[in-house]
Amino acid sequence: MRFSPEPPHRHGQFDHGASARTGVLLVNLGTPDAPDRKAVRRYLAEFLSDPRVIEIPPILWKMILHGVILNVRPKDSAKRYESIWTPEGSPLMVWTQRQTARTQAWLDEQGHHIAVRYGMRYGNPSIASVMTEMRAEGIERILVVPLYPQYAASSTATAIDCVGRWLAKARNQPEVRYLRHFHDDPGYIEALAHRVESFWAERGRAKKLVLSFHGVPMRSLELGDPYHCECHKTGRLLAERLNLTRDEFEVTFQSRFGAAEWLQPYTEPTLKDLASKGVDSVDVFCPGFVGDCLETLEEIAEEAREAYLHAGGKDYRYIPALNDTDPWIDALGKLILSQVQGWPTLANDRSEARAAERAVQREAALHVGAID
Ligand SMILES: C=CC1=C(C)c2cc3[nH]c(cc4nc(cc5[nH]c(cc1n2)c(C)c5CCC(=O)O)C(CCC(=O)O)=C4C)c(C)c3C=C
Ligand SMILES: [Fe+2]
Ligand SMILES: [Fe+2]
Repeated sequence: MRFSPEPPHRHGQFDHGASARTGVLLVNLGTPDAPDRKAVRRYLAEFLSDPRVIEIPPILWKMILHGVILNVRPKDSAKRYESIWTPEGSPLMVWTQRQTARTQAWLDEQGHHIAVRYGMRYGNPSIASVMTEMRAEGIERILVVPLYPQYAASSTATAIDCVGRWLAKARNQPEVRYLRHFHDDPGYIEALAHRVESFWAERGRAKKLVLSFHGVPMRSLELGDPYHCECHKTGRLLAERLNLTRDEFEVTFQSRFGAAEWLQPYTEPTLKDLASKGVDSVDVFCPGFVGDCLETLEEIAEEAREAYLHAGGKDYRYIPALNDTDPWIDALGKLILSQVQGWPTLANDRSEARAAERAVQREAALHVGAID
């Protein structure tokens, strides 16, 4: 069938009027189902087959991916995942689930009827499966929130593409909005500052604050991806909020993949350089990751620490990501409310909605047999 089957028709449930429900779909990258070679291979095969992530001629890349990378990388990556896996699962999954539950509770407390769900771009639960479930629950207005503060084609755009592909198959499309980025949102910057300040209040301050963002290929900047500028803007706003002078912080880029040049300066060489110049204590924070994951817990909190200490540094402190801290949940809740404006979500909107629903049902009773 060309279009996906629709949920069973009920008069009034899908009238796109005031009775339709509103939902938020938080989207994250996704993570393997288990920290083993097989699951990591399956995850990497999906991730690295995405043309938004690897922009080289597809036939050439398919040969490299299936001939080399998927034979070598899954084993190494599985070891790295194993070192950060928790009894509840992959940290990226655990934090996304907690953020979803806490955002739901925050919106409920404010009296808004908004269903909060999460989906993953790669792996499970897929964006498509969650969109289908949301429709089946009668959710007809969906705000999509990629959990990436800074817009990048390889993270944000690919998530939106995926929503678009689901929509292209739907007969009765829900109303969809999406949040493009929130790199300079005051609530997000405040949540970051709060995280750094509470760490400093407990542990004191190092000589330098290194703000490490996930990298992307340099070519994407040259081709017009705004990611680089958005990372720098986040860094500047956070530093201003913390009253730091220009020499008290650095913005760096981590997680380089492949041989091409990525955004510079790279995190690990910068840390080694700082150590060799006598900057013997550093605080390292990753503002671009709203939840801790492989790239923060293993690459930054472990690997980069070793490199820094090996190069002569003395005190290396990793500041955890926003995770489910109160100021971040507050910021996320407010971002959601600002984006759903005009959609009925309050209790009195709902009673109006219920009245509208009853009217539709009365109307439906008049033409029973015409549709059902
Ligand atoms: C901040 C958002 C991210 C951007 C932009 C991004 C670009 C990007 N990533 C790769 C390759 C890999 N990234 C991997 C892990 C990973 N990446 C992000 C976020 C962004 N990536 C996160 C949150 C994670 C962690 C996932 C987890 O399970 O915890 C990996 C997988 C691990 C590994 O084998 O190293 C790869 C590969 C590219 C090529 C790219 C831009 C072109
Ligand atoms: Fe990545
Ligand atoms: Fe820039």
